[in-house]
Amino acid sequence: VSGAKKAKTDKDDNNTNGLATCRMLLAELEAHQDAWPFLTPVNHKAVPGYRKVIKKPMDFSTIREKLTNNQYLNLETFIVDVNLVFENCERFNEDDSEIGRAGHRMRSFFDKRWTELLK
Ligand SMILES: Cn1cc(C(=O)NCCCNC(=O)c2ccc(F)cc2)ccc1=O
Repeated sequence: VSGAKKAKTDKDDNNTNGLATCRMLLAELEAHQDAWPFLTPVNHKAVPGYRKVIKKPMDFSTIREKLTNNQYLNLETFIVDVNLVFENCERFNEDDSEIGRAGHRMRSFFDKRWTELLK
């Protein structure tokens, strides 16, 4: 029957909601040589002021956990969390610092990759 809505299932479109793209992008972020500051949550006991300044901490291992627990609705909600990692980094670190520079390099890598994948 024309117009009958086919139920969307994973087998039809294996990238339903872009989650396969999220998995691919996260794997590339985790493997990047400049990922080291972002692989684990910032230890606020070891980093003075972090807990006060950064209201919504985020890191790649937390994103990995959320992806595994199916907490991302789609690519957009995933990109919001990845960008939060970079926004926190820019807020807390001088641009001209090891971690600040790593954050800028990771952000431009991510921007390039997801725009390539979405084309
Ligand atoms: C994003 N951010 C990170 C830090 C920070 O000090 N982060 C810990 C760095 C130490 N962690 C490592 O060196 C490491 C971790 C995992 C790994 F597989 C290899 C190395 C401080 C401020 C900030 O804004």
